[in-house]
This record gives sequence, structure tokens and C-alpha cells, in this order.
Amino acid sequence: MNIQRLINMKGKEKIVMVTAYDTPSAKIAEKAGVDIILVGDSLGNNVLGYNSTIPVTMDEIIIHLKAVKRGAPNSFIVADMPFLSYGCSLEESIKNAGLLIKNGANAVKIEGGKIHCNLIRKCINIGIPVMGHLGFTPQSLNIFGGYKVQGKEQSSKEIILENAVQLEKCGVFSIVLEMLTEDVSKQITEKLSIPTIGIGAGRFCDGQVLVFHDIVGLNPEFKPKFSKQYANTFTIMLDALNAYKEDVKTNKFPEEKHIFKGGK
Ligand SMILES: Nc1nc(=O)c2c([nH]1)NC[C@@H]1CN(c3ccc(C(=O)N[C@@H](CCC(=O)O)C(=O)O)cc3)CN21
Ligand SMILES: CC(C)C(=O)C(=O)O
Ligand SMILES: [Mg+2]
Repeated sequence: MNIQRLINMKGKEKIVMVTAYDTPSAKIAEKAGVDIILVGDSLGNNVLGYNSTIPVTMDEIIIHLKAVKRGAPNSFIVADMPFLSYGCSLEESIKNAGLLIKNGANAVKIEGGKIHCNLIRKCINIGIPVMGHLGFTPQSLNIFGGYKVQGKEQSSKEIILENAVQLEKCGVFSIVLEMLTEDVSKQITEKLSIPTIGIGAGRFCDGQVLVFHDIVGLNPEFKPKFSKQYANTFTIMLDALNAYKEDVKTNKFPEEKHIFKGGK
């Protein structure tokens, strides 16, 4: 997989993106043959126990990116630039983007609109492919004041569309559209010649992205309307641990076959 192939998939074949944060989830994603693995800053919510993506640092993303790379050495990996790793100084932002590439990412994802065009152009010039992210951008949770669907008012529709157009102009190879009304994501998808990848943005995007833990049901208390849970692994794991506990308590584990014996 590469950015040209992803762009060529637009209008022909839907793009499948899933997050992964560690080696086992990356192995599963690679084995399933997804098109893109995202080392998302949702790492914070789903693995590190934060209640938003805001505390996630470059160091944390890099540790998990390297783990994902080891599990999925042949997959196309996008890494999220975490909050405050970009947007302050241009120089620092470019260095942080480059660090993600050095540590195994094939591209970086940046939340926000045309304000980042300068940074995006610089990144592309030095060889760093960039994916955009518009609509509800979780790093701006404190500006939005909550997890809210975007693009409901005419004025915000126009602003989001304009930002999508500008992101394409400055060279992003794809844009994630998060929690957008379906009419807006459809309009953006039709207007752009790069693929859109939706999460809570309806049926008409060129691809879809979901969080690994939401797909496999590892996070039973998080059930947003846009997500689809395909398995209940939390319960499967809980049952396994309960069975193990019961076996130890009742002397059913370990058995003869689990024992090491010395010579006579
Ligand atoms: N496990 C997980 N899945 C995600 O999709 C995800 C994360 N974590 N963390 C980072 C962001 C944050 N996301 C979120 C978080 C909360 C809602 C939520 O509460 N949604 C409600 C209200 C939407 C509304 O009507 O305004 C919902 O019912 O969908 C949605 C997306 C999406 N991302
Ligand atoms: C929800 C996706 C697009 C994301 O940015 C993440 O998982 O961090
Ligand atoms: Mg993210």
C-alpha cells in the first residue's frame, strides 16, 4: 500500500482503516488485510486510561507506533500527531512529524483545517505524507465543549467544506471526517479528488475508520451511535479469567501436563 494506491481507490473500492496500539492488535489488523492501520491518539482513551486524547505525548505515540510496526511490518501505518506536538512552532512541528516517520509511520495525521497548510506543505516537501482530519476533532474538545456532531448549521457546513478544499490544495493525500452530518461529508467526498475516510460521517465517504477496541467490544461502556461492535471480547476475556481463577482455587490448575520434572 502507498498514498498513490489509496488515492486511486477513490470511487472504485472502499478504504478500510482501523486503529491499533500494540503488537497483537497490529498483527490482527495486518492478518485481516486492512488498507490502513492508524496509531491514533485515541491510544489515550483506549489503552492508557486517560479520559481524552489531550494528555497523549509524542513519547507515548512513538512507543506504541514501534509496537504496531513490529506487529504489522507490511502494513501502511498512519500515526496521529498528538496535541501540542504541532501548531506551536513550525520547526518543532516538522521535527515531530519527521520523528513519527523515522519510527515507522508511512504518514502522519494532523487535526484541523487550513491553519495548518504551511506545516502540511513543508512536511510534504521533505517527504512526509499528511492525512487531514476535519469535523469533530477530539484534540479541540475544550473548544467544542463536548463530543458534538459538526456541520449542522449552514455556516459551519461552508467552513468545513472550505477547509477540506484548502487541505486538498496544500497536498494532503486523504482526509478523515469525524462526526459530520451525512450531507456535508457527501458533499466533501464528491468535491475532492482525494479520498475521505469517515467515522460517524455517514455512508458516502470513500472509506471508514473505527477504533479497534470498539469493533471487538473491548470497551463495553463506550457505545457511540456511529460505531459497530462485531464481537464481545471483554466478556470473552472476563470469562477466561474467571475460569482460571476458579481452576486455581479448586486445584484444577496446574495439571500433570503443566509440570516440569527433574532427572532421577
Ligand atoms: N474508543 C474510542 N472510540 C472512538 O471512536 C474515539 C475514541 N475512543 N477516542 C477519540 C475519539 C473521541 N470520539 C468520540 C467520543 C465520544 C463520542 C460521543 O459521546 N458520542 C455521542 C454523542 C454524539 C452527539 O449526538 O453529539 C453518541 O451517541 O454518538 C463520540 C466520539 C471518537 N474517538
Ligand atoms: C478516530 C480516529 C480517526 C482517530 O483519530 C483516533 O483514533 O485517534
Ligand atoms: Mg486521533
